[in-house]
Order: sequence, then structure tokens, then C-alpha cells
Amino acid sequence: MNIACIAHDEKKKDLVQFMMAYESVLTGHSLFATGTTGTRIKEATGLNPHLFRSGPLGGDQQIGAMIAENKMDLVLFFKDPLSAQPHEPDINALSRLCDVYSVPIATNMATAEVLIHGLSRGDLNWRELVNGEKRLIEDES
Ligand SMILES: O=C(CO)COP(=O)(O)O
Repeated sequence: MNIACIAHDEKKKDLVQFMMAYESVLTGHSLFATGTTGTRIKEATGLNPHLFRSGPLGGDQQIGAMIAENKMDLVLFFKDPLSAQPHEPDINALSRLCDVYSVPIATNMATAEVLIHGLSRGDLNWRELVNGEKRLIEDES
């Protein structure tokens, strides 16, 4: 599965701890991250996420583009609800695309815990069916 990892500054520590705690689950998946978040994850774990640009410089939009192509299966986006973000439109666009494409998104650690357990239990395997069907449709056209 392709998993996006993003955290606002006040939540980066939480996300890094989460990634450390679930490293054994996450290691079997392809990880993608916004620049600063991904760098923190690399420093603290043995995980090796693909790094996009920093969020305010377009990283959220790059991850949004993957969602729009139905190439992202799960989004872990630890948001800071107490600080204004200069790139709020990009953040809203990413969240909206998750709803357009039915991509599971966790915006806090409590939801992320539930999704990660679901991931290891196979609850998200339907995403592979969705992508498989999409590829079949593309092959036919
Ligand atoms: O701003 C972000 C998400 O909106 C995160 O970007 P960074 O990981 O580069 O800090």
C-alpha cells in the first residue's frame, strides 16, 4: 500500500513516535511524506519515505496529485488545529480529494491507531481491488 505521512510542526513529534511504534507494520509499505516530516521520520526510524516538497512549498499538493490518480491508499495527516497555516487551501484540497476518492485519512493519533490496526488486519485490502479495477479500465481504453 502507498501511505502518505504528514504532520504540522506542533504534531511532528507525535507522528514520529507513531511511526516508531508501528515501524514493523509500516516497513512493508511504500511511504511518502512532505519534506520536513519525512526527514524527521528518516532520522528517527529505519523507514525511508519518498520525500516531497515541504507542505507550504507544495508538498500537500504533490500528495494530493497522487490521491487524484488513485495512487494513495492511506493518509496519516496529523493536523494542528490550534495554529493558522499559510497554505490552508492546499490542506483543504488534500482532505477533499481523500473524500472524492474514498481514501482513508487520519488527522490525529487516535484515528491513526485504528487505521493502522485495520491495515495490518487487512481491512484496507479493498484498495487494491479499486486500483486493480482502475488499471483494467485504463487497459481497455
Ligand atoms: O505543512 C505541512 C502539511 O500541511 C507539512 O509540511 P512539512 O512536513 O514540510 O513540515
